[in-house]
Amino acid sequence: MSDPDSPLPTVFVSAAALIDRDGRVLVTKRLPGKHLAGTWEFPGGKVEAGETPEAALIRELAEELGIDTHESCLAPTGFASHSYAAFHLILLLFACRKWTGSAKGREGQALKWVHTPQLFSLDMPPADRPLIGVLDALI
Ligand SMILES: Nc1nc2c([nH]c(=O)n2[C@@H]2O[C@H](COP(=O)(O)OP(=O)(O)OP(=O)(O)O)[C@@H](O)[C@H]2O)c(=O)[nH]1
Repeated sequence: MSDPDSPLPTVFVSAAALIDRDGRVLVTKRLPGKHLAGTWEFPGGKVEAGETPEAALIRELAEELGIDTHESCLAPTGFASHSYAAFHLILLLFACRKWTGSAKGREGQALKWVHTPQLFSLDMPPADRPLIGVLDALI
């Protein structure tokens, strides 16, 4: 239970469902030592002060995967709202079918492309679970 006198901070995270020509989605494995290490997530990260969610996502995709995309290629797809022990997460998911470059784990993280039904059996962060059905219906 959270303490009503010290509410959890809200953290905004933008993430991408990168969709390839075969309708597969990219998931990346969280590195050891991080919150939820070992789970498969959608690439992305925290929206910093003064940043739009789209700008944050474009920055994170370049940093983490070495790919470039544009705001016009990011389609808002859904969001998740989930309390972890230390913060409340608002996860903004964008679908993206157009980018340049070839995705690589620039921070050493594993990557894999999966068809959406496979997402249901992957170990993903709890916040992501409601978004899997949304993606499955979209693709
Ligand atoms: N990128 C991403 N983060 C997610 C997903 N689901 C989910 O719960 N998260 C959580 O949202 C936060 C993402 O922030 P981040 O990727 O910038 O976090 P991080 O732990 O690398 O932190 P740091 O960049 O401050 O070192 C993490 O706590 C992560 O566990 C997801 O699908 N994608």
